[in-house]
Amino acid sequence: MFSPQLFKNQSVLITGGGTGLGFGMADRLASLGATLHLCGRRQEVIEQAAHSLKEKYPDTDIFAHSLDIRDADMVEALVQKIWDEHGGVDALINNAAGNFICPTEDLTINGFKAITETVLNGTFYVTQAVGKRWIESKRPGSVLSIVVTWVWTGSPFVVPSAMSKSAVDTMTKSLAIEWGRHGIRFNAIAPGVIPTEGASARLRPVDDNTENLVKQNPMQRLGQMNDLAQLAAFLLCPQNSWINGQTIALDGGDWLANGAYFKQYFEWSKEDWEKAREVIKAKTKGAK
Ligand SMILES: CCCCCCC/C=C/C(=O)SCCNC(=O)CCNC(=O)[C@H](O)C(C)(C)COP(=O)(O)OP(=O)(O)OC[C@H]1O[C@@H](n2cnc3c(N)ncnc32)[C@H](O)[C@@H]1OP(=O)(O)O
Ligand SMILES: NC(=O)C1=CN([C@@H]2O[C@H](COP(=O)(O)OP(=O)(O)OC[C@H]3O[C@@H](n4cnc5c(N)ncnc54)[C@H](OP(=O)(O)O)[C@@H]3O)[C@@H](O)[C@H]2O)C=CC1
Repeated sequence: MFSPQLFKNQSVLITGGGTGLGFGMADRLASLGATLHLCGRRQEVIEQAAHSLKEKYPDTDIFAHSLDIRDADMVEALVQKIWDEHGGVDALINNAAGNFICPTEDLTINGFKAITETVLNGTFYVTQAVGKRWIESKRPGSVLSIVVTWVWTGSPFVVPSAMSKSAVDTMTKSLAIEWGRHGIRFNAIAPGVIPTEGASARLRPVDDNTENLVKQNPMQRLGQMNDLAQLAAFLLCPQNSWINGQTIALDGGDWLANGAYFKQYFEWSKEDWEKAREVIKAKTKGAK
């Protein structure tokens, strides 16, 4: 579908690029010759991800950076370093996120902030830090944000994520208009379920519900890494410079057919939620 060196001389910053979907997109872009900057909070995870891609694609430059996108000063310092030491980037993928299922009435303020400060604030900090440098240097750029189909449906039990992803969707449309004149494009992909360890542990902690999800999907399957990686490469490649301000659903038509996810959790008792909370926290701790 793509020529093998499509991204040669293109450099891409991927937040949360060390795991799951971020890593899947990194792999695809590296296979097409892109230079990559991967970032995430866990130094060893991000370094291991960069190392494994470097082994697979020895001719490609891949850099790992430890970064908490919730810290605006840290974001500014890292983006400056990438500009000083590597000449900046041509594209940004806003992929990093935090999430967990929880009845909204039981969320603590810290729980709310853990999600919104990552998905909403963090995405803005990185986008602004990169975008203002593109504008200053009159360099074109492309931003791809990973949202989710609940920007259209809303979603029970993940309200801070749903609110924040809608904000990122709105940022995509707004900056597509405001920064288009600088040659900067904004698009987003809204996937449905694509199984990853990070999402499954926090959103489907006790039963992965795969059978039902497959059965209900118009295409009778779940999303796969390659579905996302291919669309990401398509939207980012400079040849598609006329696509701006779009959010594309990538779910086999699931949300059209079925609407919001997580309706099965209406059946849960207090005890079920307590158990889920324990499982999620244990899995999150195990990953740290
Ligand atoms: C089935 C269909 C799905 C399709 C759509 C899927 C869409 C996917 C969206 C996604 O975003 S998936 C990405 C999932 N990946 C991650 O979340 C990775 C990063 N996540 C984390 O690091 C943690 O999970 C975190 C909690 C988000 C942040 O970690 P941090 O170390 O900053 O926070 P903590 O100090 O551990 O906790 C902060 C605060 O949050 C409360 N909390 C944590 N877990 C729960 C829970 N399960 N239930 C209720 N509250 C929780 C925790 O108690 C803290 O609050 P306080 O106790 O201090 O008040
Ligand atoms: N999997 C799915 O079904 C779907 C996922 N999505 C979206 O896809 C994206 C990737 O999710 P997925 O791969 O499933 O899950 P992961 O948990 O694997 O990915 C989340 C990534 O974000 C990083 N991250 C989290 N918080 C921060 C932070 N404060 N600063 C920097 N990096 C951070 C994590 O690394 P670290 O912990 O080391 O910081 C991790 O690499 C998310 O935006 C998610 O909302 C959308 C729809 C469906």
